[in-house]
Amino acid sequence: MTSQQDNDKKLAAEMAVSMLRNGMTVGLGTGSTARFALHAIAEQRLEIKGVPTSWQTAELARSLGIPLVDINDVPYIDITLDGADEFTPSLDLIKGGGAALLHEKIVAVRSRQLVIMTDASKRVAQLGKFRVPVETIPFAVRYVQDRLAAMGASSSVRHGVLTDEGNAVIDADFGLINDPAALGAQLKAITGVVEHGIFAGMAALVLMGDNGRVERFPQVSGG
Ligand SMILES: O=C[C@H](O)[C@H](O)[C@H](O)COP(=O)(O)O
Repeated sequence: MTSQQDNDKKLAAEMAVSMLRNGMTVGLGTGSTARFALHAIAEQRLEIKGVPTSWQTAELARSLGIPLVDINDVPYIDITLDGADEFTPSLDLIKGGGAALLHEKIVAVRSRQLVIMTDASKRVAQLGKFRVPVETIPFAVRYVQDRLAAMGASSSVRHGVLTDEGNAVIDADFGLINDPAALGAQLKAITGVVEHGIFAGMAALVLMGDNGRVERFPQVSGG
């Protein structure tokens, strides 16, 4: 990780935080980029209520004095700010490098707007360089790996990692993914799979820091 990369993540996070308004319920993502957003929220003393996507994020929010609310106590989330492991300019994502994919996806589907913050290393023309995290009930790990192999993917279990729900994470290599939504549906249909890290068509906006400036996706012509 270069300091330029960190700087770009911070810039993207600060631009995302500029979209927040007092009174909003805000989904708080997980990972190094989301951390910059939490710090910016605290520094600007924004009066928001946060819905954390992991215990790490909840801990950080508490330590920064950001009030939290239980996802089951709110009817919806106004906006969620989160990172990604890969994104395409058509806004498909792979997430879950930090094993937070399940709670991140639940927070995302509960949100009116999902805003992704990244640096330029996350941008790809087609998803698949980053292996797809597949959150799996521990009892089903061997079966799920066999199903993944039948789908043509090599895979490995992330050792020593359990998700916030006590599940295992299998990282699956499908090579370049032609149809992320279709692959996601296939994965979801495997018994024992709880969730996968493909977020197809869920993001409203990606803010990508790149050498000191922020690029927006979808790109607006003439803007
Ligand atoms: O499970 C982790 C999340 O999906 C993260 O948002 C993702 O891994 C990106 O993290 P970072 O901002 O540290 O690259």
